[in-house]
Amino acid sequence: MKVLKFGGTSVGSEEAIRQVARIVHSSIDQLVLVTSAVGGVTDQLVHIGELAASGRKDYASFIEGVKVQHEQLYYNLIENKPDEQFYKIIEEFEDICKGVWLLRELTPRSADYIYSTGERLSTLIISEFFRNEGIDVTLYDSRDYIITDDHFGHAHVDFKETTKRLKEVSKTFSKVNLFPGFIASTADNQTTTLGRGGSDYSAAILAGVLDADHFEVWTDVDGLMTADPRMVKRAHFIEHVSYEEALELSHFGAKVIYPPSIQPALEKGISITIKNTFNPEHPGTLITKEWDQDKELIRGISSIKDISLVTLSGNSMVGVPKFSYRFFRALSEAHINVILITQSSSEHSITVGIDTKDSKAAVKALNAEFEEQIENHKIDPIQAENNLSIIALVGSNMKNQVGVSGQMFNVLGKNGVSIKAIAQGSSERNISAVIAKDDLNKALNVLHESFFLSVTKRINLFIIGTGNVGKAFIQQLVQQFTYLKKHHQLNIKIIGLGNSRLMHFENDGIPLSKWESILQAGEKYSSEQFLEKMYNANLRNSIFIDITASEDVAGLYPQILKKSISVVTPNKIAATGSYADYLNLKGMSRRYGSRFLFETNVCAGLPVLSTLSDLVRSGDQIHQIEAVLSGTLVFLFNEYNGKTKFVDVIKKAKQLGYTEPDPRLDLFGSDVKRKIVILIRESGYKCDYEDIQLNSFLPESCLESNSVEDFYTKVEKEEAHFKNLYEAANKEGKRLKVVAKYKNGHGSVGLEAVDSAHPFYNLEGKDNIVLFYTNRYKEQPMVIKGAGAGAEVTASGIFADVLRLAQTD
Ligand SMILES: NC(=O)c1ccc[n+]([C@@H]2O[C@H](COP(=O)([O-])OP(=O)(O)OC[C@H]3O[C@@H](n4cnc5c(N)ncnc54)[C@H](O)[C@@H]3O)[C@@H](O)[C@H]2O)c1
Ligand SMILES: N[C@@H](CCO)C(=O)O
Repeated sequence: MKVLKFGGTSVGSEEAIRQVARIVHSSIDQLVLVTSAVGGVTDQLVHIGELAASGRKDYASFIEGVKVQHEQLYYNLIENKPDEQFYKIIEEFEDICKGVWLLRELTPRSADYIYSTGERLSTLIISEFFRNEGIDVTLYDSRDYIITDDHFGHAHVDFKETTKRLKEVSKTFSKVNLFPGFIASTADNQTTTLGRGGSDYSAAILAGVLDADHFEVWTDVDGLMTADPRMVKRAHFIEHVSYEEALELSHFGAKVIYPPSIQPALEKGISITIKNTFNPEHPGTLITKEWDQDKELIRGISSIKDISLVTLSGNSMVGVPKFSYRFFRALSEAHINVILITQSSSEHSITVGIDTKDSKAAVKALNAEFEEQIENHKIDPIQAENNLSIIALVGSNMKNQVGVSGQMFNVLGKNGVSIKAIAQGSSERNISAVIAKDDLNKALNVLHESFFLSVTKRINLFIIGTGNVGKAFIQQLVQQFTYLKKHHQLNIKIIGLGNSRLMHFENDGIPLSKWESILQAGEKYSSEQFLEKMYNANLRNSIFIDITASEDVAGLYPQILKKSISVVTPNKIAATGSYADYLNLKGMSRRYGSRFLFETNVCAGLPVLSTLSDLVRSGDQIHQIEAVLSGTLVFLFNEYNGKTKFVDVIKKAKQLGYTEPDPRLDLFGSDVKRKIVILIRESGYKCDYEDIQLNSFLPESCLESNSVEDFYTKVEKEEAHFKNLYEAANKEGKRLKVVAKYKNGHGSVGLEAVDSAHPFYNLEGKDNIVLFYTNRYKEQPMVIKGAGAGAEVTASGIFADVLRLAQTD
């Protein structure tokens, strides 16, 4: 035999009740059915009771409303006027309300009688409709079988008497046996109700007492989910949970079942399925005694949106047991439900999490309880901290599993979610954290992605700079988008995009194929607005990418890193600012969980900085660096042969996207200086830009210019100088290279003519090369060589940094 419970929405309309009939029809088992009142009716009954008690005459018109609603339902389903029994229930309802109105008093006893009307009417209509549909149904009045004490409003069941009566009546059960949920009666026939979750409870009593084979809770969702689907788009249904897991999940927000109400079924070990009345083909969630030991660590992530923390603290509490007793007694006497408790082992404070709607009452009750101690400064005045939420990982497999809480707090920390309080029961089935309400959405999503491996991880990019390199980066993202989603479960979205003129934001991601036209129609760019919009979006796994050469944009990094948003950039300005600022940026990223990655600052996409970092972190020591670090300059001296003009080769390098936005930085040697500074710093040595000795190959006249055009004119005038440089080297069979060095603690940059035996001689195109001499690479240096400039390779280096961030938790 199966027990099926249908809630208010499942019997909330004519179509819903027809659907219930179809479900019942299709079952081959003997059924015990428990149904609630028609959706929304119990609330109306409560309202009518209150109106009558306050002496308002119009309570009668609300009774009429309830009557007409049910008459209509009856007529629609049964195509007839309701029978005598129907009107008898209505008459009793009217009589009792009139009594309340006359006395201006609603006793718990009369309230229960009034509230019982909803289930009595719904079951009457359903049973008559079922009969019409050819279903062999018997309607029972639960009040004759479920016997309780006289705690009206929340009556306690007399299981001995209830078992006796139900066992007896079950001997004569038909195929379908319908009981109204929620209602019961005392041994002397006073109507009572079973409190919150009452219909679930009635059904669970029937399932438990009658040893049902299975218990189904029919509702309007497909089952329990891994997280609240309104906040976590990727939340999915849970096929199977243990009782304990279901209780933990339900307690925290997943309001599919009310835990205490299914206790009688749990005690008998009866399996329960949550099913959707409106999608009966869906298998739903099966809840059993056992849990899946070989499945994920986490079964679900639940949350409560509105929480307040109330803390009792003060020096005089330490070692004095009575404080906690008084604290909890005061809360209990004020009828405040405590959701979470933490106490530091210093005993200096006790903190509880409560529903925000209770916070004022809690503060009042506690300040009254501890008035004397507060006045004597032994206890701090009690205040509530509002605008908080609870987030909880739930899963029986977490028990004895090392690293779960580590992973939880690591992911939250990296996303800038500050944790106000933590609680974990010794069952290790639930780890709860209290966080700011504004962070709830981000925290839920980031934990969901971290703990459910099958779930795609979303990465949110905020990019400034859509020039040469920026465009190439977005293009590569477009190309790789599907591959990354399919093979690496990464869903990379651009949320904010800007350049020196315009910007545009879309929290669900800017459509990549149309980004140029969308940005073109965007709003005016301002760095303040850009940051504000990025912070307000408060999205998980946010990465800021600066693809400009702007000092202003580089100046934004400290505040961005402080918000736990990582920064990726090919812009060399921040990493070559003062040494103190550089250290500050690196330290900040350690402190706030965000990272500052600038691999493309040196040799574009070549893995120079990551390799250097691996060497240093693994204990190697860098003694000497020799490198050719400018793609532009390699290209210039490779291309220039004394026939074409030097200035034309510079223009070609710019056109090919090798130069800095301002090519003078390449020609002056400033760009190479910056790169060697970064290499020295990343090797672990203090170095400033001014410390590097620069021997420029430009004639004096080219060092001062008003604009790039002015510079070109001056270079053109000095053509003979460049020709001489070239011919002098060429005559000796040598090639010109601008070499950066770090040797004996000293950095330098200068033009050298290298012969064919030199490792730099054969650098082609825009190649760069770096030689690291280290403790481990003594005789033969470690060599990294390859294209060191160009939009494509730089963009791919930025991409690699983004993936580095995306693939670490
Ligand atoms: N080209 C390469 O081979 C290469 C290699 C490594 C690193 N880089 C670095 O990449 C960065 C970008 O180079 P590019 O060639 O794409 O430059 P670009 O001039 O083509 O584009 C720069 C972009 O930044 C925007 N921008 C400039 N100043 C801004 C400001 N103050 N606020 C907002 N937006 C601003 C511009 O509107 C433009 O969209 C530079 O820092 C460069 O040093 C380039
Ligand atoms: N302008 C730079 C780009 C890489 O930083 C170069 O030519 O090397």
